[in-house]
Amino acid sequence: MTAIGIYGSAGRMGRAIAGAIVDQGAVLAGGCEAGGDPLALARIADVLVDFSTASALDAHLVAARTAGTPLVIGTTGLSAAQHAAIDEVARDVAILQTGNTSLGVTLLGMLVREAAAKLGADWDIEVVEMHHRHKVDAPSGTALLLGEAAAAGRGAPLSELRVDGRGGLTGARSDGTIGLASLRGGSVIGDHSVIFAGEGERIELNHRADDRSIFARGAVKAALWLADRPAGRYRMGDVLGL
Ligand SMILES: NC(=O)C1=CN([C@@H]2O[C@H](COP(=O)(O)OP(=O)(O)OC[C@H]3O[C@@H](n4cnc5c(N)ncnc54)[C@H](OP(=O)(O)O)[C@@H]3O)[C@@H](O)[C@H]2O)C=CC1
Ligand SMILES: O=C(O)C1=N[C@H](C(=O)O)C[C@H](O)C1
Repeated sequence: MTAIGIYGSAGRMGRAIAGAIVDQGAVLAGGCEAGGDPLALARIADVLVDFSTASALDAHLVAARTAGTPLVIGTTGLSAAQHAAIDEVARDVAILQTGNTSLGVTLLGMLVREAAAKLGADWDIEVVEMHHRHKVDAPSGTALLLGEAAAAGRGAPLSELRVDGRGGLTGARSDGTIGLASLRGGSVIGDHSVIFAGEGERIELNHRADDRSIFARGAVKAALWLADRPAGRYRMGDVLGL
């Protein structure tokens, strides 16, 4: 049986993943929190999942590479430098990084890409997300994933098109941009909408998470899939065959 190690094991997602590991016929190799030994966990696990915090990721990448243990990264709020570090470590070990491990969001990303490509640049695109009051990063990893999908449909990187959280005298909307807006409150697990606004009509593609189990199941599925893959950087679409 595959032994899965969890970075961030005592958190909301860490606890949900521990339950999903048992449900999906794997075993828990162990967990690691702040102050723990990431390398010791990496050495005893067949595969690792990271749902901790962005500032912890660098040490987890080093541990995964040193031990040669594949790593699923679900933690969000990553910097450009951290994405570059993931590319670098993925030369030596299998890594899957995604802002959302659910089947629904993985499929939604594909639909958004196709809609953005088909509708053309005269349709304005806005991504809106809402999460619980404890979330520490914005926009959410999922909003970025969906924004990247929309940008890819338009044949450009998101970094060239994104406009974050408008305020004040913004002037009129610039053609071809992709807006990102974040709301925080209460216990919302994760709501995402991608709005395509044209002249006289509007399309909205939505995803609502009712329960963290959708992320936990996806994370374990990704871990089991990744455990014996060769080095490289993978996506949820690879796992789900989408
Ligand atoms: N990709 C996906 O599908 C999903 C991604 N996420 C992302 O997962 C991450 C965790 O979310 P959530 O579980 O809600 O957050 P929590 O704050 O509940 O859990 C994070 C856990 O990581 C711990 N932690 C902090 N520093 C370290 C460290 N150096 N090493 C190991 N563990 C550490 C925290 O401990 P302490 O509390 O003591 O700081 C906490 O127990 C977030 O980035 C979130 O956006 C969430 C849901 C789905
Ligand atoms: O922090 C969360 O809770 C979530 N984070 C992920 C994100 O940033 O998109 C995924 C999910 O929406 C829940």
